[in-house]
Amino acid sequence: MAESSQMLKLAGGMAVGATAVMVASSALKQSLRDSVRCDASSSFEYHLAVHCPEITAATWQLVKLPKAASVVDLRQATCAALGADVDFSFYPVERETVDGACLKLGEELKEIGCLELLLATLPPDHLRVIQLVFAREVPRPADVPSGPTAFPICGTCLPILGTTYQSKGPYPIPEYNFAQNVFPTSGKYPWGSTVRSHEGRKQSVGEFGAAVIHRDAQYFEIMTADANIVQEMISRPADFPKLWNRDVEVGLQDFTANGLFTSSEKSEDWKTGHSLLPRGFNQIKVKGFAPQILAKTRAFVAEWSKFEAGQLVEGVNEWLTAMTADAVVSCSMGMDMCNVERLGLKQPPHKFVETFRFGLGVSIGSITTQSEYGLKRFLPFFDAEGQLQEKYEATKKEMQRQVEDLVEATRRGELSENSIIAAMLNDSADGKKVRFGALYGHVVNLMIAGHETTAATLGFTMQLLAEHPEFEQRALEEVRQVLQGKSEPSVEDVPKLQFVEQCFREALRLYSPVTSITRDVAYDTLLGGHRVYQGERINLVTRALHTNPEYWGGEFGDPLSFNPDRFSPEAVRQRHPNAYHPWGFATRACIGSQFALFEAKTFLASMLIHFQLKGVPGYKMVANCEGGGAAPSPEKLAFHIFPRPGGPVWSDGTMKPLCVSDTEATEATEAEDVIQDDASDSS
Ligand code: HEM
Repeated sequence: MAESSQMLKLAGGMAVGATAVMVASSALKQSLRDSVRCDASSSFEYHLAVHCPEITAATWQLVKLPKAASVVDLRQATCAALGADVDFSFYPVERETVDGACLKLGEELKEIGCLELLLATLPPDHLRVIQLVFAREVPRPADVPSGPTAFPICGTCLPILGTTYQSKGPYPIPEYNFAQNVFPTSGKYPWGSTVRSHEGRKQSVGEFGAAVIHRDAQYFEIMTADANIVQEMISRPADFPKLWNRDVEVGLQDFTANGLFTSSEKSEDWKTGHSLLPRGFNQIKVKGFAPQILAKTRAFVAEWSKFEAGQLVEGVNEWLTAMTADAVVSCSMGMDMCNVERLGLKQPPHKFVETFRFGLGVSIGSITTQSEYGLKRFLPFFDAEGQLQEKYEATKKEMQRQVEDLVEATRRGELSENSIIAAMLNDSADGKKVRFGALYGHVVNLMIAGHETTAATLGFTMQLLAEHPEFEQRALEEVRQVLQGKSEPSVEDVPKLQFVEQCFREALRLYSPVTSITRDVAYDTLLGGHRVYQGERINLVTRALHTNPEYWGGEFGDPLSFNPDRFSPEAVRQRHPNAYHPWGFATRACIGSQFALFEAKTFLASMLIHFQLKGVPGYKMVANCEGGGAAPSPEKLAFHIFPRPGGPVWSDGTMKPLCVSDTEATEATEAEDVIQDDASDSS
């Protein structure tokens, strides 16, 4: 009997239990009739054509039953015919539609005897054939449970009050507060590990064309701390793409354009960029960047070696972002900006960084008329908004000009050929090249994604090690053992720094610079057994996932405590594979993770061996986006710096400049020359 039935897709792809509609062709019905006629002498009273849409391999089968049979007998005969031992509900196919193809299901069959009634209503040639389909009774899936409800005000609930408070609390970062309020590390989550939360305002949802967006999508986000939800999103990428379609994202694109990080995966620019750029950051390529990374680390150590022993070094974040910006631009764009050296000389950063920071600041809203003009903004005839906008437009143009200069210099062979810009100019994937107009977006995106993130995590790691001397000592011992008397790691040494990496990963767990990783619902469907609606946003709160007691408690104690042993290979093996996602996941995962790890380990090893950093007494580390940065970093980070006893720069308690070898001395002089040149350019 040929299979010609099919479950119609309902409600955006879900077949919903008893409301199933069967499509059965007239050929099928004819063959059922024929088979019954052939069997006319049978002593059986009922000939039932059965089919289970849930068993995809099952075709229509004929089941014969005596008149005295019960539903239990029917079930057994059906299981035997379909070769499946499952509990079914039975629905007689009740009637055809006008075109004769669609058959609707009748009331669920509770006893065989009620078939008599059905037989009586059927035309004579159907007398001995009853078609049955089975559908399991699936309870209608519920929506994702709501998080904490709104504060009741005079018997009403005002969503605006009822929702933003979930993100309020002791931390300056809303996601940290959300994690603490909704996914507390002590005990069971009061509303479950995935909740629907009101955003506090309407967010228009783009990119779905004429489709009808569920009203919830504009007001609610699904917040999760559940590794199984992440697992499901990874396994169904087409259902949960990353779209860049909210007001604030579209606003940001005004400056960042369609770069890899800030674009929708439906865009052609993302697709081409995605097939080309990650190649430039794979493990092998990253090793090729080792000389540049080491040069920037060396410059940093050299600058810090100029401090007096015990001196308080303030503005550590600024130092770290200078170093990481230099490293990522040097490796991906072939230009050394010498920001570390500039900082040492107390000079402003390279103009590329200044332009970038201002443009990004305005587009993410951290630079405003208030921060720019203070009280002056209230002066009559002083058009603060207009002034800021004008400055921003000029900055955008300047940024575009600088990127164009970099591209042209690369084209002329004046900058490194081993750069991402060179790869974007020369390489193609599936015959496609990066569109010329998209180069700008990719370059700016590498800056956004590639320097503050690493700098912030380095700052957290350094402070956490200063607070935990036992782990600092273990990291130092490892570095000494791996380096074997050298003062900086070679490219072969870096992978051996296992414990140093564990320290960095642990800091990244507690203080992920990307505080939420989002995906969008492509159409109404189920996630984790709950209904989610087209256009709705799923928001993985990294802080909450990374401190979920289900994955991070146990032998390591409080999930909020710093313990790099959580990342021993043994501990990692035993943990849920999706309990840790600081780099994002699936196709939208970070392309620079290997780069960041290599850079972080090189830097931390060099710092550990040269210096002992002591935290400022009474300092309480707080993550904040101070200075308008996009990634949370440790607020007002400062250290008292000492030469590491027994380390390479130790000399009677006073630090000596590190420029000891000829190469280093030459590099330092070259850097000063570059800074001088730039200074005369801009004057
Ligand atoms: C500690 C350092 C870093 C962290 C924690 C980090 C984290 C992340 C995360 C979570 C995402 C995914 C965001 C999302 O799904 O919405 C991402 C994407 C990305 N990262 Fe990183 N990142 C780091 C360093 C870097 C570096 C050094 C580079 C470049 C050299 C880089 C380049 C990118 C790019 C281009 C994307 C976008 C990928 C895409 O969407 O196709 N990141 N990063």
